[in-house]
Amino acid sequence: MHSLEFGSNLKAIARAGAGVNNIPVDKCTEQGIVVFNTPGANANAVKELVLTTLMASSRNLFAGVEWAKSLKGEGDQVPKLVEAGKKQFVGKEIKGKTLGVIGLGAIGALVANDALDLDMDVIGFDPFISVNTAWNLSRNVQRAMSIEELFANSDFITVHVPLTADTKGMFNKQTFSIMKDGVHIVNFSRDGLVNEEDITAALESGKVGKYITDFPNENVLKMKNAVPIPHLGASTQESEENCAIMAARQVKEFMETGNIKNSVNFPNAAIPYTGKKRVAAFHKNVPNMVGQITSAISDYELNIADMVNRSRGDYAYTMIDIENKVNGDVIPGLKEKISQIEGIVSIRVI
Ligand SMILES: NC(=O)c1ccc[n+]([C@@H]2O[C@H](COP(=O)([O-])OP(=O)(O)OC[C@H]3O[C@@H](n4cnc5c(N)ncnc54)[C@H](O)[C@@H]3O)[C@@H](O)[C@H]2O)c1
Ligand SMILES: O=C(O)CC[C@@H](O)C(=O)O
Repeated sequence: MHSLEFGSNLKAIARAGAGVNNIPVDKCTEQGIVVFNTPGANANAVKELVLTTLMASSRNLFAGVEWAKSLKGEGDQVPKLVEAGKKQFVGKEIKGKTLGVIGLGAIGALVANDALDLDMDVIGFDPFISVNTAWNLSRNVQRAMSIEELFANSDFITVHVPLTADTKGMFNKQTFSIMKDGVHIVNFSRDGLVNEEDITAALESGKVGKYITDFPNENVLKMKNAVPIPHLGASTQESEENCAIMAARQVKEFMETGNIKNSVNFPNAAIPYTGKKRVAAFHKNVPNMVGQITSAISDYELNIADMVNRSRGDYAYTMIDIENKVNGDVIPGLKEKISQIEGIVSIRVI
């Protein structure tokens, strides 16, 4: 959506998924457009494919299947050729190996917990872990004190962080040099986390044994020992349905009541909706905004029944329920008055 111009009536965008790097979030914030995602709704789907591909590639399954298919036409010789040729695909078991999980959010925590059940040792790194996820994480997941510690000790590394300015290119020449020889890297997060030129060289030299990625492009397809998956991480019926329902519910709730849940740019804020008129204002997070909005409301001799004010970084969101029955005629004037307050980005009266 980065190349789109947004109309002035656009109120919200919902991403039926986790990553929002395809949405110009900062531009939306400046224009008062709420961006939602659906945290966790596709996490199980991704977890299942991470573990599937981790095991399958450790056993050279993808290459083995391709090779087996190439024997088509060999007639009675196929079983013999299979027995003679299978040694080229001898793999490694994951049991007893160390899996490093970078990012212990919705997906990373599920992967970490289930990898323990597959008898792997699991080491995790997430300096911003949420309390909710921490509660869900098995205490047997070892905590790496630095990402370097995780890199140095993992036989397999799987990454589950958003693509941001901080995480872009986190897999590069320098970080590969810390890793064990032959490490397998699993990337179901975003292509930009990995420096392509550096991983091409690391695969070529054998420093990285396998690169499993959900984000193939022309370069990836040319890389030695890359396993390109066609962005299938979240592609299950269950996940698509979960995401769609969650996205639709969040937008509906916001449009009908102003309440916000799971926004990536607005603060979460909710008060029970009683059907009373509600002023919902998105504004700069500066002093006296609430005072000016309430003063505008009292200029219309309207009484306040309930209110909430939440901030997030440079912006804040205020919802105010009005006690009196509000005559529809006053709404345009009230909206105009509030929108003239310096620092107001968007205003609705619902
Ligand atoms: N391949 C797919 O189809 C697919 C599907 C869903 C999500 N994703 C990608 O996976 C990412 C993770 O999804 P999720 O649902 O687990 O998100 P999430 O928000 O639940 O978890 C992300 C975690 O990364 C952590 N984190 C952020 N920066 C970090 C850093 N520098 N080092 C370590 N940890 C860091 C956060 O604290 C958080 O716990 C998404 O942002 C998206 O890009 C891909
Ligand atoms: O839309 C999809 O199929 C994938 C979504 C996924 O990449 C996400 O970030 O949630």
